Amino acid sequence: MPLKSIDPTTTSAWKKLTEHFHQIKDEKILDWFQKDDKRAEKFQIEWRDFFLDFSKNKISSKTLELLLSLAEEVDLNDAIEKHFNGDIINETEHRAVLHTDLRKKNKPEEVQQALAQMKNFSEKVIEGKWKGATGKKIETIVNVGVGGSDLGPKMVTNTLKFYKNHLETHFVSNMDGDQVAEILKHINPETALVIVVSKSFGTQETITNSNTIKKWFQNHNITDFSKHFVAVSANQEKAQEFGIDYKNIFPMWDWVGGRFSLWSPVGLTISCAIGFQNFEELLLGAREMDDHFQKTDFAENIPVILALLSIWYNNFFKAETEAIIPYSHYLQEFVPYLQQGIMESNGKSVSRKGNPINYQTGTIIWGQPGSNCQHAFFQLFHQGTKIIPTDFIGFKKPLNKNKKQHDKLMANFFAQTEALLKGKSKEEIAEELKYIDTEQAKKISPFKEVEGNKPTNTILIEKLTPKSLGSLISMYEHKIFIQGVIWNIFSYDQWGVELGKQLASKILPQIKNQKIERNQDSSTSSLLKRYFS
Ligand SMILES: O=P(O)(O)OC[C@H]1O[C@](O)(CO)[C@@H](O)[C@@H]1O
Repeated sequence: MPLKSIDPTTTSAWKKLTEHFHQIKDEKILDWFQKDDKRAEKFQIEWRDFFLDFSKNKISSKTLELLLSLAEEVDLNDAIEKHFNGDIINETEHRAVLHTDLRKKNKPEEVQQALAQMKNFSEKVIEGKWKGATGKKIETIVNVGVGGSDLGPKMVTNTLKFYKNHLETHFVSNMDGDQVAEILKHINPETALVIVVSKSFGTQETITNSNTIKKWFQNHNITDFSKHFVAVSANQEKAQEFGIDYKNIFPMWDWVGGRFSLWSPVGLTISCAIGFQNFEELLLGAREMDDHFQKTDFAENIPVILALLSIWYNNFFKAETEAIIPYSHYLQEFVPYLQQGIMESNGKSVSRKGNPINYQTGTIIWGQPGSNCQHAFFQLFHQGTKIIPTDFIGFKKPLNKNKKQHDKLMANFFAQTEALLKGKSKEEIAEELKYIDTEQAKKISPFKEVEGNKPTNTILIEKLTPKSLGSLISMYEHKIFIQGVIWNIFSYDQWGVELGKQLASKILPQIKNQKIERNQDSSTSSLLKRYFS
C-alpha cells in the first residue's frame, strides 16, 4: 500500500501550531528555565547509551503536544508500518525502502548470503590470504564510487579509524582526475585492491575512475584484474561487461537506496578496514535504533522528537538551515554524509499526489566538528541575524586515553549550548566593563551584547563505538523518513540529480568536437567558446 497523502498544512495541528507560534515566538527559553526548574527533566530522553537533551529549544509543553498531534494527524504510525513492511513507499521508482532489513534480526536469505560473502572476503584480505597478481598480500583498499557508494563507506571507515586494522584505505569519487591521480601516486599496484561500488554500474564518475585505475594497473604490467578488482552492484551484467570476474561481484538490491546502503555490501570497505565483527556491531547499533523508533511512543521517541523540532523551526520560524556539530574529530565526514542523506531525500517540492507544494521542505544541512568551528563560524551563531537550530553531538569517554584533553573539549561542548541559550546581557557587560572609562564602555557595550535564545539539541553518547555509530546514523535516517512523511513528499527518489547528468552528456560531445550546439542558452555557449580557446 502506498503512503497516505495528507497536506500537513490542512491538519488542525498545523493550524493550532501557527496560532501557537505567534503566541510564543518572542519568548525567551531562559525565562522558561527560570520559571520551571524541572524543564530539563521534561525535555530529555534517555535511551541505552544515548541521552538527548532538547530542553534548550523554543518549545513549551504545549508546543510539543501540538507537534506530536501533527505526527498523529498525518498518520505517521501507518507510514512506519508500511516502511518496515516493505510496501512500495518509493512510488516514483516503484520500490520498497528496506535498508532496515539489512540489519534486522531475521534477515532475508539473500542478505545473509551477501553478509557471509563479505565476511569471507574481508577475512581473506585482512589475513593476507587474498593475494595480488604477483603473489603479494593486499595492503591498500581503494573504494571507487560516488554519492551513497562513497560517502557512507568513507564516513564510517574514517569515523571508526580508532578500530582500524593495518589496511590502508582510499576513496576515489570525483570526476576530477586529480583526485585519483594523487592517490595512485602513493600506492603500490601489486598490493592494491579496488572495490568498485555502483548500484547502477553506470555512473560516469565511477566508470571513468575505474577505467583510469585499470590503465594504471596495465601500465604496471598487471593484467589479471580478478586479483585486484571486485565490485558491488545491483547490475551484475554491467559489472561483468566492465571486466569484473563474476565471483568477485557482491550484490546490491533495488530496495536499498544508495544513500542508505552502507549496511549492505556497499560497506565492504568498512568490513575490510575494521573487520567483519565490528561491521556486525555497526548493524546491531542501527537495529537497536530501528527497534526504538518502531516501538516507542512518539513522546519518548528520539528520531520523532528530532524530526518534529526540525519541522517547528523550518516551517514556523522559517529557519533555512540546520547545523550539526559533532565534538569528535573522528566525525569529520559525518556532516558531508548527512548532507546527501538529508538533502537528496527531502529536497523536494511536489506533494505525494504530484502537486506543487506551498510550504518549505528539506533543510540545508551544514556543520563541522567542534571545537574547530568555534573559531570559524560560531561568531555568526552567537551574534548573527539568523536562526540556526543545531545538534551538538558529544561522547562521554575519549578513545585515546587523554581524559584531561577530553574534559577540555567537553567543557567547550557544554559551554557552547549554554552560551547559545543565555547570551550575555547589558548588565553582565556593564559589570565586566566597570573599570574602563565610561565613555569607552558605553561605546563598545552594544557590540559585546549576545542575544542568546538560540535553539540547540544535545546528544550525549557514552563512547564512539561501531555500535553507537550505527545507532547514530540510523537515528538520522529515521528523522529523514519522518520529515518526508510529514511534508508529504517522496524521500527516496532523486530525479533532480538526473538533469545535470543529462546536460553534461550533451556538453561533452560539444567539447570533444569543439562545436557549439545551436539551441543552447547564450551564457553556456559563450562559456564553452571561452573554454575551447
Ligand atoms: O551507486 P551508483 O548507481 O553509482 O550511484 C551513485 C549515486 O548517484 C546518485 O544516484 C545520484 O547522485 C545517488 O543517489 C547515488 O548514491
